[in-house]
Amino acid sequence: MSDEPSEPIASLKKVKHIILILSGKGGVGKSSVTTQTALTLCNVGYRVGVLDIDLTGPSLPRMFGLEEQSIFQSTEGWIPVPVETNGAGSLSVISLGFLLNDRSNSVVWRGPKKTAMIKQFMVDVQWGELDYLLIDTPPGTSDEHISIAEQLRWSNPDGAIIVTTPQNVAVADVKKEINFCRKVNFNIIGVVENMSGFICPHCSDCTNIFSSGGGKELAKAYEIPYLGNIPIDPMFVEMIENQSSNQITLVEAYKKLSISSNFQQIIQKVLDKKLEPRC
Ligand SMILES: Nc1ncnc2c1ncn2[C@@H]1O[C@H](COP(=O)(O)OP(=O)(O)OP(=O)(O)O)[C@@H](O)[C@H]1O
Ligand code: SF4
Repeated sequence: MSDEPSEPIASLKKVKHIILILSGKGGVGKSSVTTQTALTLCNVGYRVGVLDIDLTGPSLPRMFGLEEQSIFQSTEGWIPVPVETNGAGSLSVISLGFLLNDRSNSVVWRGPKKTAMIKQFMVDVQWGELDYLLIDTPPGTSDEHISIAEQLRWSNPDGAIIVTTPQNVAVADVKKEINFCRKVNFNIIGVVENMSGFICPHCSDCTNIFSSGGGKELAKAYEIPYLGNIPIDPMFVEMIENQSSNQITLVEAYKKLSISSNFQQIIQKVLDKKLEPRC
């Protein structure tokens, strides 16, 4: 029997928007962009779910300070792990990282096992009512991408945000990602250029340490929207690493960072598109 659904996925029927986060290359900050998208949407009051399908390198439990948490199994299915938001929207996360006994070990799975895991995430997770479901994917176009495209075929996702860095090599890889989206009929919501300059932790000045503008050029060449750029902010890394000692929630801590204003502008461009709700 085929693993592909032949109708919209039932567990997603109360999810208004589904956005995938893609990148052609590893380490360009896809999980950071997913995390910041979630925190920004949450800050505006939206109900956000985050699904991590980066099965060989699940980093979202660490990003959201949930490393010690596990998924709760109810009679209806898996309940996503909640993030404390202190009333600003809501946020919950599903990742293979929550299911591994030895969390420091990465999984080495063949395609069929990855496909089965992604299908289980699609069918078994009880997201409830969400405004946005963000799906963080592995770099490149791998088994996970093909599986999620098959699973979502009848579920009408809004599309993909593509993350790149200013360097040419990352830009070249992103072209493959754009071609993938076109092949599987994912709408491209836009490109985000991450690591675009460096914010000095002393004076908050932004210096261009690599050439910048690659993301914008790429967007122009491929006639896709450019959503904006995010500099490297060492305070972001510090916020992620020290969240257990923070007295405030991650949503509140993020709002204080200077890159959060870059991100608000990016999200505003996504919201301005007025993507048709799925339900
Ligand atoms: N704008 C930024 N400012 C500061 N640090 C950043 C920024 N973007 C990413 N980072 C840091 O760079 C590292 C890699 O980022 P991240 O894990 O998000 O990349 P990725 O593309 O998801 O990686 P992978 O290919 O492993 O999935 C992380 O330590 C993250 O905290
Ligand atoms: S950006 Fe400003 S504070 Fe930072 S290292 Fe340069 S001169 Fe010093």
